[in-house]
Amino acid sequence: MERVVEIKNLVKCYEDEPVLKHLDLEIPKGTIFGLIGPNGAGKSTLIGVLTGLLDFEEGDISMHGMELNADNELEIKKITASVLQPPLLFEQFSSLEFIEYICEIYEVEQKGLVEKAYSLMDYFDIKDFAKIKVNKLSSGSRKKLAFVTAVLVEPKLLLLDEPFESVDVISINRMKNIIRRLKEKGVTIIITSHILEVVENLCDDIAILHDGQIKAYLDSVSRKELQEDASLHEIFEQYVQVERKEDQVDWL
Ligand SMILES: Nc1ncnc2c1ncn2[C@@H]1O[C@H](COP(=O)(O)OP(=O)(O)OP(=O)(O)O)[C@@H](O)[C@H]1O
Repeated sequence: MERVVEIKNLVKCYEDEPVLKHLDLEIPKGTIFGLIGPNGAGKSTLIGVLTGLLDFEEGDISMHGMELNADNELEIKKITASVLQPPLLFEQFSSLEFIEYICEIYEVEQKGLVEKAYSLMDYFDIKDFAKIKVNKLSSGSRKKLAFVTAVLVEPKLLLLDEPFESVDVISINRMKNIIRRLKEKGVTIIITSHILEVVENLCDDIAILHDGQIKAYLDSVSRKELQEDASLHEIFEQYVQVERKEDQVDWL
């Protein structure tokens, strides 16, 4: 199967402290891939490295068949979109100006763009904020604006770091709907989330990141086998070796 992302031996440090520790990961093209792990595992760091916003110390990363390096970075960025946590927005722009600006950078076809933008903003109930400055938006609306923009640039790879955080249940369902439609069009989507029910029901393959390494890779076959006996919650707890700490709060 064709891989859209191939990571070998990735080491990423903050101030000499390794956060991603010789991480290996391959993500198949055209799938919805879920990256889960406890707080501080390194999920956002990995997404940051794949966006090209964070550098790394060691390892090889190939995206869309190109090595992620200074020569290919621009070409890779042109076909990769992201929603970061927190979303990266331009605060002084209105929502529509932000969309138009990002689409211009990605060289999106101008014809029909505003109509598409309004239709997606309407779908996510943020149309009324089209002319409102980004810095006035609630955290859920900011997330939805970032998502709408990422969809409009028509990427081949969509990186979504906690896309559902702060978003209401109606819009989460609509985001899931759009993500499934993008997959049908051949887009690969990488999602980090702490909402295991959503990951379980939306993603094809799931990887568990803990302590800077991929502890488990669950593809459709292994998921079927493992999940006959255990829920994703139980599998997660097993791989991240959750300590029982209930005794500590017995005083309460
Ligand atoms: N800019 C930074 N400087 C120093 N350390 C950082 C920086 N960003 C993240 N870290 C540390 O790197 C580790 C991984 O953080 P990261 O945000 O990637 O984890 P995460 O899995 O996304 O966590 P969460 O689920 O809480 O969002 C944490 O220990 C964090 O404190």
